[in-house]
Amino acid sequence: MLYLCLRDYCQPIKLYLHYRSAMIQYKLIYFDVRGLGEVSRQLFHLAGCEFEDVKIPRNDEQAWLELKKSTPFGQLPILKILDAESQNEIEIPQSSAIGRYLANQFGYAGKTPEEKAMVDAVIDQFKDFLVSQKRLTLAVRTKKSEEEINRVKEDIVTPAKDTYFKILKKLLENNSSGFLVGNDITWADLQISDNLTTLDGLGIFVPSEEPILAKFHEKIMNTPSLKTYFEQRPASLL
Ligand SMILES: N[C@@H](CCC(=O)N[C@@H](CS)C(=O)NCC(=O)O)C(=O)O
Repeated sequence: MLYLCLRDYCQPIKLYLHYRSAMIQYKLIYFDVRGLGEVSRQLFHLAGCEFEDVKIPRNDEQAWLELKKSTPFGQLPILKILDAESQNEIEIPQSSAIGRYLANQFGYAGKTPEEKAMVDAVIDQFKDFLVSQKRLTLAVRTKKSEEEINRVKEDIVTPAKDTYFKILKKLLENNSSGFLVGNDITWADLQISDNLTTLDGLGIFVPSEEPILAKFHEKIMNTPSLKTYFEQRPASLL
């Protein structure tokens, strides 16, 4: 009886949800690099949700300065969410707020409050590491001498990396699923895997020296709903 009732209600609910999701239009605006916009792009692909992927050319300073004036916090990424029915539009700034919002919408934020807290903790750990990584990417981007780049690596990035990698390896060793938190992929896996791609390019993550992290990275890069996206996206060091 209960089944019959649920069955009668499920179809209209499904149709309504489908109709509502078609009414919601997403636009992600970031620069033409992976950087702080990439996890959100991956979340859309993982969920199979359409979105407009607006990429501002990094070298078009004029275009950016023009846009900057109208952004909520003066930086990118931002996510615009338009309800086509009511014409109501909201804008979310800050990469982690966007990632967390999309992960919650699509079911990749962790299954329980405790998992969600651990997923957030991994994201915070990544953000802590990013402070030191930024000094290296700045040195690379501003074409500092090889000597200067190596000094930044040795003095700042390597000690931070040692702590960060130790934490990640411990999480992976204690979780038989192969993911960082829980039994399924979360946006923390996407964020860390993407960061490993960057660190590989910068010579900080050497897969042959870090088998646990290399296996994890490989697993995420082979996620069926993301594989084609990874193969087709433009190459970008950062
Ligand atoms: N905490 C912010 C940082 C955003 C940020 O640093 N954005 C940079 C690009 S990665 C930016 O907009 N730079 C241009 C500017 O500041 O004018 C976030 O996570 O979204």
